Amino acid sequence: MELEDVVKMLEEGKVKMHELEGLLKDPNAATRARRLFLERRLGIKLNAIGSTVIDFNQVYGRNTENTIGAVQVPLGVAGPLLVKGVYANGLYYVPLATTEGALVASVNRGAKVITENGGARSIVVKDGMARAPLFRLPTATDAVDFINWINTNIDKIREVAESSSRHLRLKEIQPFINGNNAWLRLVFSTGDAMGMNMVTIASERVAQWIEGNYPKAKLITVSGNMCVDKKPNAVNFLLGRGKTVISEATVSRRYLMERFNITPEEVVNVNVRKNLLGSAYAHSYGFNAHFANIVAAMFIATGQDVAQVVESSMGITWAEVDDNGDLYVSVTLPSLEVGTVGGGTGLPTQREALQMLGVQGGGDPPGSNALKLAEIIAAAVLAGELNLLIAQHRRELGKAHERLGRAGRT
Ligand SMILES: CC(C)(COP(=O)([O-])OP(=O)([O-])OC[C@H]1O[C@@H](n2cnc3c(N)ncnc32)[C@H](O)[C@@H]1OP(=O)([O-])[O-])[C@@H](O)C(=O)NCCC(=O)NCCSC(=O)C[C@@](C)(O)CC(=O)[O-]
Ligand SMILES: NC(=O)C1=CN([C@@H]2O[C@H](COP(=O)(O)OP(=O)(O)OC[C@H]3O[C@@H](n4cnc5c(N)ncnc54)[C@H](OP(=O)(O)O)[C@@H]3O)[C@@H](O)[C@H]2O)C=CC1
Repeated sequence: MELEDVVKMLEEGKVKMHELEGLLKDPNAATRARRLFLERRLGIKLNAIGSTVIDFNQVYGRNTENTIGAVQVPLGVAGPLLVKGVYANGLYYVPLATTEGALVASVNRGAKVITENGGARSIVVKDGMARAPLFRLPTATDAVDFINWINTNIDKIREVAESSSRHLRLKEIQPFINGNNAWLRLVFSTGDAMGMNMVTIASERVAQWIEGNYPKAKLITVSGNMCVDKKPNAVNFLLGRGKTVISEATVSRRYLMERFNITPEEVVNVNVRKNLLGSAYAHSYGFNAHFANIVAAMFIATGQDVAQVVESSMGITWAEVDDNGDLYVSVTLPSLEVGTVGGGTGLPTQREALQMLGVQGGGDPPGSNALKLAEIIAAAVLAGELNLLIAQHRRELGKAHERLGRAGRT
């Protein structure tokens, strides 16, 4: 069938946009046909959207439906950034996809400061992706009995869950009760995958087994919002989700004075009053300056699920003067949800960005690439955070954005 004929069928309402792959047996042709249809319907050209290296055979049934092309985001690089982690060890060039002028420069300057002062020490302190099915019980007493029954059947539940994947392991079940509602926050390790598909599939199997063996419990939903996915929340902040990761560095007093004319005390002062007091006053989940900037830019670059920036960018920046009078600074990200296989990580530009960091695909042993990526992201967040504290004390923010980040000016 010719492209023109298909577009005509779309125009006449004889076929739906999402039926074109079935009709044409070619996702690239289906993408072109939908684009042509929209160009005519809207009276505009979509040449830029149509210009992409993506092969939609790789996308169809995996990443996106009703494809019409792709959106491109400029990619900058910061670094080299010295990371001394458990998995990441060496100098890294950090890919940042953003349209915010001055952001890459900011991380770049922070990377330089950290690297010239011995590097960022990163460590993942907890690792587990959570899904929390919600069950309705007749009464609160029944809900308590239900949790007790779950605890005595954990081995069987583990067996059911782990039968769904070679890489998934059930680590623990965190129960919550409210009235006659019971949540089972199932926490899994998911190898190098971020894990949301894996844990959802496993949780559905577990829920089905539970309903079959404990008739009083009725599943309301496989995702009862105590997971917590794509919403700002206290649960992930305290219990962790994905990777809980810390990155820290020491910057000498002498370096700060000579390079920036700023003391460690002045950096600490901005951090305490802005990131801690200001955030407490605002009741913010981000006791930091701009974790979201770096997390979002690296998520876009490396094919992560961008909606998870919501909880992945929660966290705290800590700074103090150490025993030698130098600056100690750290960032703690309790819920960094990242993977190097699955999701958007296999797309061509995202694969290359992961290759830049030496983490594309499955790690050896499985899980090690995702842990390494988490350590590098945390170190880049540290670079951005340290630099912005320095910049704000030095009153550079407006100036920098005037120079590097304004539209419509020549
Ligand atoms: C912009 C700078 C870095 C200039 O800082 P500077 O010290 O004037 O720059 P410089 O020309 O002297 O260069 C110093 C280093 O900065 C880097 N650098 C400098 N220029 C570039 C560039 N064009 N491209 C790449 N890297 C650059 C580079 O590392 C360079 O070292 P070198 O490599 O030359 O030895 C500084 O003023 C700065 O960091 N300002 C802060 C800007 C910033 O962080 N913006 C993004 C976050 S703002 C936001 O979105 C969130 C916010 C603020 O609302 C959150 C909140 O706090 O509420
Ligand atoms: N379903 C949902 O509710 C939600 C889904 N998502 C989406 O989920 C997707 C991510 O899901 P996710 O589960 O991470 O990935 P995928 O489902 O895309 O892929 C993971 C699969 O890769 C296989 N695999 C091969 N090598 C490895 C390895 N080294 N480590 C781990 N797994 C490996 C695993 O199969 P095996 O173990 O059998 O080898 C696993 O089933 C994203 O597209 C995201 O947008 C996001 C939020 C909610």
